[in-house]
Amino acid sequence: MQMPTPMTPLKIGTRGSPLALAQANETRDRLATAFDLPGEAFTIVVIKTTGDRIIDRPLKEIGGKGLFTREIEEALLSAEIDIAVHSMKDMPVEQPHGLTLDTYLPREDPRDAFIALGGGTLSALEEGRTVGTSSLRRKAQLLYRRPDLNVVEFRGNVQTRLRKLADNVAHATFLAVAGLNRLGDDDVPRTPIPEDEMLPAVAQGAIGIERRKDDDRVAEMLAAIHDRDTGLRLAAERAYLAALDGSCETPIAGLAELSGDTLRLRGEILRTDGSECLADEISGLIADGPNLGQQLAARLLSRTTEDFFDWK
Ligand SMILES: NCc1[nH]cc(CCC(=O)O)c1CC(=O)O
Repeated sequence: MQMPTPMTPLKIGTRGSPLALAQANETRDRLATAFDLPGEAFTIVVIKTTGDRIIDRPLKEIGGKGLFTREIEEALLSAEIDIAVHSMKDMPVEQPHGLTLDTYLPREDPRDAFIALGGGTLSALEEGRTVGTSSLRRKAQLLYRRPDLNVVEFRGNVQTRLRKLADNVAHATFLAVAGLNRLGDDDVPRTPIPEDEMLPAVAQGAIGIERRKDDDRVAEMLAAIHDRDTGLRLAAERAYLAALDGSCETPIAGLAELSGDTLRLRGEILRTDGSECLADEISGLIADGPNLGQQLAARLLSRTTEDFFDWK
């Protein structure tokens, strides 16, 4: 295998947000350790995506799949970069022709966290409070369980959100525990929410690495840092998502867990306004993960009425 050297560094593409950079650095460090390479054997290339450029409008208005990935995938295809590091939660289930996404780093805590300046928990949140989120899934889950809450649109990074809380725009907000952990934001007051109270997004907490399909050198390198368990869990979760034809911005939740040789997959689909939630789970052999994902999706879909996915 031909190793990257300080003369021909491996180019790692990423978005420029603090979380994206932390994920790219983790990938570089794992590769450097696996192959005993110096830091100079890698270059981190920051790429601005449409989603980064448009910051003043709700995500659902801009719409479209690949909002945070298109420009990065173009850079991969044109060989400006050699690998791209992504939050798997934001990745469409299919990749453009010529690219493949089958390397995963060990998954972080997949749960959502309740964030309020004074601490506290979601279940103890007083009636009628205002909470901020830009995620359709979290909004639907909140309104389903707590119709008394007032949900307002909340975008931006961790610091922006904390400032909004300080300015009393909302009493609480929600962020993935994984992101906070990876950022090392230990002083952000957060309480993890149990999965049965708020089931996470498919692939939440997992980092995936995309590459050109025909790049054998990179394929071999990535194989050394792939986490098998994360791959097996995501295979089930993403098959479930694919069968539901969803993306990050639809009210779909799903989480696979492994125990012995068994995989347990929980799933939930909701009406956008939180008026209905269909939930189910399935267990089976780990190797049948993708099949279990399809079965769970089919079961949930069979319970929907025609207007279930309509916007309200
Ligand atoms: N959609 C934005 C996004 N994509 C990945 C993460 C967090 C980390 C992860 O799930 O890996 C976040 C922010 C959040 O939901 O708090």
